[in-house]
Amino acid sequence: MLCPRSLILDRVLKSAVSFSCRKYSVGQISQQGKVPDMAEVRNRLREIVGASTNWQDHQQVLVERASLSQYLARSQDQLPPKRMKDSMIEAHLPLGSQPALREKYLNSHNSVRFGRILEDLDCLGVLICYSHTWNEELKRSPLSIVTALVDKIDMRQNIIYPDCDIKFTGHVTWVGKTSIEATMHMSQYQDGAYTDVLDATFVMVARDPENKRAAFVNPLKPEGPEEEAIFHQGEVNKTRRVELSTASLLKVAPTAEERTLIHNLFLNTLDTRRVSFRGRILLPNSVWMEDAKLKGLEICHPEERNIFNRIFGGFLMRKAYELGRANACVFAGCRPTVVAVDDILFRKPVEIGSLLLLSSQVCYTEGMYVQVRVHSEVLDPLTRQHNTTNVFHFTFCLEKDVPAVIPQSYGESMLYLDGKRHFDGTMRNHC
Ligand SMILES: CCCCCC(=O)SCCNC(=O)CCNC(=O)[C@H](O)C(C)(C)COP(=O)(O)OP(=O)(O)OC[C@H]1O[C@@H](n2cnc3c(N)ncnc32)[C@H](O)[C@@H]1OP(=O)(O)O
Repeated sequence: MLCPRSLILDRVLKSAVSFSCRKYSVGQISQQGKVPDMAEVRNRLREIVGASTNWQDHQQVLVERASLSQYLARSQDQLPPKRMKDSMIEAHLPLGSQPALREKYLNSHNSVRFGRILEDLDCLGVLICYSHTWNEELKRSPLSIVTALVDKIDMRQNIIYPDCDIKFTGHVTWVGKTSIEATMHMSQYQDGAYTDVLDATFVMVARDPENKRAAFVNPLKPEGPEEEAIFHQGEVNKTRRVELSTASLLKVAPTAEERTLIHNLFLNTLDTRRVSFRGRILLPNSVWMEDAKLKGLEICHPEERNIFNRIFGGFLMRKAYELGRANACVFAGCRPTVVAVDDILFRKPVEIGSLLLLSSQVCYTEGMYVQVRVHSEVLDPLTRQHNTTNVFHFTFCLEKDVPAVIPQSYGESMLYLDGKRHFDGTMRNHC
């Protein structure tokens, strides 16, 4: 069932589609009269920033881009306000009409690799932000727009067919001083009509051409009550994100109710034959959190670079998703389907050549659902220093009830509670 915001968004996006068909030129982002496919979206992004097509040239391109700093606005007031329509985009992934594309998107269950969809959403989200900030007088954008956060992705349909065309639509829904919220919608052509598949909300941040400091973006001017409501929801999202971050278990103690829950889990697993706080036994149909982990290593080759010569955020999401899904599958012994993705935070860019350590943990389960957290960090092989770059949260639904996952240490208990908070938030959204 669509939530009220999705309904409003759906209506605006539908009007966006008719807008894009009527006059398909979004700030010269797309060719007149033609709906781009995902390959064209990527090419257009490269053109907008003048990205190198050859890794050997990337230093030269960096120097060229640095000279664009002169075109940055000194304040947001210098930039003309833009309408939601200015960033509205429709793009196609023609899996049905171009069979050659399917191989890249296919998984072994004859469904679509969701990690590939995450990559496409990331590219489209960035293109939407470039459409919003487009200055017709410049050949290249002086802004480096990076993904800061995936606020949420809600699945409306669990199966994505590998042989039916996919349509993405989206536009800017909220703007701060240097950050932009882009909301996207994906649907798939089945039985003569497009059916909703997912809604996604990303937050992008504009940086200077060298990606060193924040840069101002055009204000957004909502038109009419529907757009006002969408913009207001963007404000609400921002406030919620700040509140969530303030209440993070890394900063403050759990609530009284959460403490009771953890203590009950502890009491339930105490070995009553021993008068000891250390004697723990596992209840039937339960797994220690320690045994619900799966890890991986990625070597970050230039092939995975983005238009700013750092590792592409979509690639990081795909790798984290695939590891998290594999972990849910091993844990439950059956096939998981993704229900929601939320609160993916891109804390630091990942440099080309990095050793990226990915660590996934089943941190909470309920009925047929599994909540997985994937933590990624860069390891400097020379200093052996670890730096967290991302944290990902995925909710999966399994084909049967799954075992309970039980924390032993205090740190694991906090992971458990954090997982429960994410799971509860996801379920609230789906009701
Ligand atoms: C192919 C094309 C795709 C390319 C896309 C990519 O691959 S990008 C690659 C993946 N992503 C990355 O590598 C990004 C890694 N992360 C970073 O570099 C940094 O964390 C960051 C630039 C996002 C944010 O850095 P800082 O926190 O220092 O930024 P700063 O404090 O100046 O804030 C800048 C703006 O970002 C907002 N901001 C910062 N963190 C935020 C968060 N978690 N959620 C929401 N908004 C956030 C602030 O409110 C502010 O907006 P206001 O000014 O409006 O209040």
